[in-house]
Amino acid sequence: MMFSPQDGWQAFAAPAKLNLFLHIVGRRADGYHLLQSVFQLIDLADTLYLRVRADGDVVHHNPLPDVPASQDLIVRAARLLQQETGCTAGVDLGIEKRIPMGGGLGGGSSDAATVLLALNRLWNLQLSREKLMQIGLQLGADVPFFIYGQNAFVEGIGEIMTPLTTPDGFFLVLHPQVHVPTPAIFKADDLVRDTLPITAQAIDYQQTRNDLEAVACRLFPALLPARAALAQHLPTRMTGSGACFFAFSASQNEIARVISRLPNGATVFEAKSLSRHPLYEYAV
Ligand SMILES: C[C@@](CO)(OP(=O)(O)O)[C@H](O)COP(=O)(O)OP(=O)(O)OC[C@H]1O[C@@H](n2ccc(N)nc2=O)[C@H](O)[C@@H]1O
Ligand SMILES: Nc1ncnc2c1ncn2[C@@H]1O[C@H](COP(=O)(O)OP(=O)(O)O)[C@@H](O)[C@H]1O
Repeated sequence: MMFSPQDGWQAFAAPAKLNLFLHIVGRRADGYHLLQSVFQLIDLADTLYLRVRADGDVVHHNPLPDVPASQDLIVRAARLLQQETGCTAGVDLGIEKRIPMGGGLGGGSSDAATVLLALNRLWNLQLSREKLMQIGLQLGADVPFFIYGQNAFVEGIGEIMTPLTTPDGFFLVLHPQVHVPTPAIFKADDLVRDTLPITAQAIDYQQTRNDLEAVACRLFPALLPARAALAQHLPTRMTGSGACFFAFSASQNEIARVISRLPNGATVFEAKSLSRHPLYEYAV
């Protein structure tokens, strides 16, 4: 093990999210889209390794192949937290990546949120959840949700939360190995931007959808066979701006059965719903 406790490393989970639905209800003056979505935490997770340094440096020990250390959200999260608090301690960082990148699963945002939550404790900053969420929003629209730490009806660009109980169960997540760039989806002329707002108290999931899905499938038709393979077995939806699709079942056996029937070579994950972020208690 590269980051062992004997060497002073501590491990922290960074869970993925699914957007059970995602409606675009408007646009801000700066062009960012206003959304309404239910964000669901799942137990598919990256592992972050942290070790406090006295010299103030932030050092990434195993940068991802396609993300330079200085751009990695975990490094940016640690540096931003130093700036915001004047903290003079530093940190060694390592990562074991399991959440597919650019999949609409919020992996990078969750990694950043876990670093903020863990350092709040390791650097003894005593920051409130609200303050950590404000800092997190500077790193990405999905970061505040992970710091909020419970399943939620999310509005604005991702900063307004209403807690929500969602059914416990199992998700099949299918990664179609197609790269879907988020900006292209939000720029598309045919994106529906005027879905009628709903309220957290009256969600009928049958009446919801992911407004980004039709655009993603039109721009990247290679998504369609993956979607169809899963939709043959269970109701299927895209998460975030793609590329992953997911299906839900209360029965783990049913998810296992569907996985066994998907075409060979498909990249699939089975995940369980989480009701709380594993680091929920780390904000004050
Ligand atoms: C749509 C969601 C739902 O979770 O997708 P995923 O990233 O998880 O797939 C997020 O809100 C994605 O937010 P975020 O992760 O910050 O998006 P980025 O990749 O930084 O955004 C790329 C570009 O998309 C556009 N964009 C993004 C978010 C938003 N609410 N409105 C936008 O118009 C902006 O032009 C932005 O410059
Ligand atoms: N720690 C990180 N993990 C994943 N992606 C990161 C990380 N830091 C920066 N990124 C960048 O953020 C992009 C989006 O990542 P990710 O959060 O995995 O997807 P999504 O926003 O679709 O849920 C990646 O393509 C990568 O360039």
